[in-house]
Parts: sequence; structure tokens; C-alpha cells
Amino acid sequence: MGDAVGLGDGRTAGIPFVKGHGTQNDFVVLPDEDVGVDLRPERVAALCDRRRGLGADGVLRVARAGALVSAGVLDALPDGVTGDDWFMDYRNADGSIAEMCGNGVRVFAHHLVASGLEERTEFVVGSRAGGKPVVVHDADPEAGDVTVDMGAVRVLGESTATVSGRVFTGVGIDVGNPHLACVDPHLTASSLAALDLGGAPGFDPGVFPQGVNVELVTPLENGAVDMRVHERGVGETRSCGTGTVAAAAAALRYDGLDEGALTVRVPGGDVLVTIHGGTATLRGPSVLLASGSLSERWWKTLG
Ligand SMILES: N[C@@H](CCC[C@H](N)C(=O)O)C(=O)O
Repeated sequence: MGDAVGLGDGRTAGIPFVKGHGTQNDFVVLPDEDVGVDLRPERVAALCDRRRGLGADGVLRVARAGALVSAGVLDALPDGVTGDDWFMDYRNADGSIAEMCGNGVRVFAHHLVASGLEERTEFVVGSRAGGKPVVVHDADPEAGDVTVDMGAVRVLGESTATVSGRVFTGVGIDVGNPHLACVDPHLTASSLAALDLGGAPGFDPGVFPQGVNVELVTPLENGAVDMRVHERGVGETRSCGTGTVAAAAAALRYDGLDEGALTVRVPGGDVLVTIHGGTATLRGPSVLLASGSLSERWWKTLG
């Protein structure tokens, strides 16, 4: 075997990474217990770029919450997170920080167990939106199956999103991060698939001053909905875990319900969302497909 591909200078060491996805919402996972990797936005954006970098919808730094506080990445421990908890330090593909990522937590927990960093199959993953208890049902080196306790789902007021010149009415939903989930009676699986979601949806910045993730959702039928999403800080993705929770809450509300269990079908696969007593769980698959190391020299050229 020669040196690591692409390093070009004989070095095999670098910044270790794992590539994974949850229903095709894909991430570069950076194990960084010493919090030595500088995640400035320009570097994250380059790493997530599908031509310049490895390509991903986001980055998940793996460290203990206490180490992130000591390094100044976190100001304080969020509610429900102890210093010893693993913390998912999540960054969107544009380099921005988001409070929470539901698919990311599944991939993060799968990585911890599959790599041996974590021996338990039930533990808390810290996020900026608080501690998220997980149950890792399966975690072989490639395939995982994880349930995340997503915590409180807060249904806010109505608002609108404009997609390709068409106005959709939706409801604001806070799942730790902001969502506008639009259930439209005229949408079917095929008309949803045909929509052009290439451009950023229009929304009311007075209602969503920090930006918003926008979901378009078919009405609930036979225990399932179809959803597409345009994520804040990313663009259209093939899945969004917090978005599937928002979509489920909006679809139940549309039918006059506030509890239920449903399948949310997204372009990247299916997940199961259960809403009960104002909180949600999200169960779905995770895939770890590659690991390697990034050139430190490349990383340092990125601004
Ligand atoms: N893909 C994620 C959500 C990531 C954060 C989002 N783009 C935001 O800015 O709030 C998920 O699976 O929940």
C-alpha cells in the first residue's frame, strides 16, 4: 500500500474523518476529542463543497461537551447536557452553526458505538438544543438503526413560504431549530416530486429572523406523508430529521390531532416519527460508508 491517496507529500497522518448519512442527509464526521480542529466557516464550507471538498450537507464534530466548553466552542453546557456527555457540534454546509440536526444525531450515535468510542447503546447526545437521549438498536460498521428522543415540539403560528412563485401556507414549528412545515391539500407524492425546490423559498423574516427550514408535505394518508425540504444553511437536502418531526406535527395538526405515529417519506428514504405529550421520537437508519484523513496542509490553506 502506498501513502494516503491525494496527500502528495508522503504523509499518512492528517485530520481523521468518517463519511455517513441518515436517509441520504450526509455528513462529514470529525472525531476531535481534543477540540483541535478549527471549524471556521470558510473551512467547513470548503469541506462540504461537492467539488472542492469531500461534499456533505453538514459537519459533525465528535467531542465531549466539557471539552468544548473548555476550548471556548460552547459558552456553557446546554440544558440536559453534562460535561462528560458526547456532544454533536453541528455545522451546516455553508459553515453556519445550527442548534440541532435529527439525522445527524442518528449518524453521530451510530459512529460512537460502531467505532467503540461508546460501549453503551442508550446514552445522551448533547446538542445546542439540549441533551437528546438515543437508543442504538443496531450499529454494525456500516449500517445503523437509531431512535432519538427529540424533545419538545412547539407549534407556533401560521406563515407562508413561496416556492417557484407558488405560495404555500404552513405552520411554524420549533424542534430546537426553526421550521415552517406546509401541508398542502393539493400536493400528492408525484406533484411534490415535480416541484422545483432549487431556489431558496421566500419566507417572512419578521416571523423567522434567524432563517428557517421549509418543508412541503402531503396530507396524512394511511399513516404516512411525503416531504421535501429546503434547509437553512444548506439548500434542498434528501432528508432532514428535525424537518420530518415538524412535518409530522403539521400533518397531525392539519387533521385536528396532536399525537400519533407516522412514516415520513423523504427522497432519501423513510423514517418513523412518534409524537406524544408534546414531545417526539425519530427512528431511522444510518450508514457509515467511508473513513480516511484530510490533508492538514489543504485544511490550512482554506482561510
Ligand atoms: N439536517 C438536519 C437539520 C440541520 C440544521 C438545519 N439546516 C438548520 O439550520 O436548522 C436534520 O436532520 O435535522
